[in-house]
Amino acid sequence: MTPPRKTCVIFDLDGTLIHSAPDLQAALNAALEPLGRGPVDLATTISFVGNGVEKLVQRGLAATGGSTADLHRTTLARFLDAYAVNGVALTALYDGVLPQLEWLRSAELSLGICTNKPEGPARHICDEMGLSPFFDVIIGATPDQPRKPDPAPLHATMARLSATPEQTIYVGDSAIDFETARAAGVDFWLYTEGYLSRDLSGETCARRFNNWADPQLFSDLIPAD
Ligand SMILES: O=C(O)COP(=O)(O)O
Ligand SMILES: [Mg+2]
Repeated sequence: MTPPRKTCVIFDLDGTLIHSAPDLQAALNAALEPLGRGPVDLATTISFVGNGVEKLVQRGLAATGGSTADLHRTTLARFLDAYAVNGVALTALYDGVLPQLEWLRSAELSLGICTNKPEGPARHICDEMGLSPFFDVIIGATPDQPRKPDPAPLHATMARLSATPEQTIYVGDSAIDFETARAAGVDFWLYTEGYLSRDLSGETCARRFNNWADPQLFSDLIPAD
C-alpha cells in the first residue's frame, strides 16, 4: 500500500527557520547582568535552547552560580522584557528558507510552526522576519499546554491544519523535536545546522539536510503529473 501523500509541513522555529540565538544570548546576559553574573557566550547559550525560555533562564542561572525559585522568577521577567524589546535585532533567517516556503505555498501544502518559544514572542518574531504570511497556524508555548517533547503542541498544530500524523512532516533541529515527532507518530526531518545538542546519528529520521537552498529539498512531496 502506498503511504498517504504528505500535505502538511510543520516547522520548529529556533535553529530551524531562524538563527535566533544571538538575541536569546543578549537577553539572557541583560537579565544576568544586574546579578553581577555572565556574560554567557553564544555556544553555551545555544546549548541552553530547545526546552523553552524558562529552562534557558534556569540553565543560565545554574551555569553562573546557581538558582532559587525567586531568582528564577525575577531573572525570567527581566529576560522576557529584554527579549520583547530586542527579539530580532540580531536574528536572521537561514539562507534559502523564504524561497522554500514560497514554493511550498505555491504547491498548496498547509504549513505550520510548532515552537517551544512563548507564543507572543514567536508571533511577533515571525511578523518581523516576514514569516507569518506563509503559515496557517503558529503554535508556541502557552501556560495551558505542555512543552515539546510532549506531543501535545504538535497534535494541536495538526488539529488546526486538519492534518493526520500520516499526512504530516515535522522539520526541526533538535533531539527535542525528534522525540516530539516520534511521540506524535509523525515523520521527522532533521536540519543539521541548527542547535542540535544530542547526537541523533543512530536514530531514524525520514530525512537529514544541511542546506535550505537545495532546490530539490521538498520536490518529492509533490507528485509529478
Ligand atoms: O524556546 C526554545 O527553547 C526553543 O524554541 P524552538 O522550539 O523553536 O526550537
Ligand atoms: Mg529548535
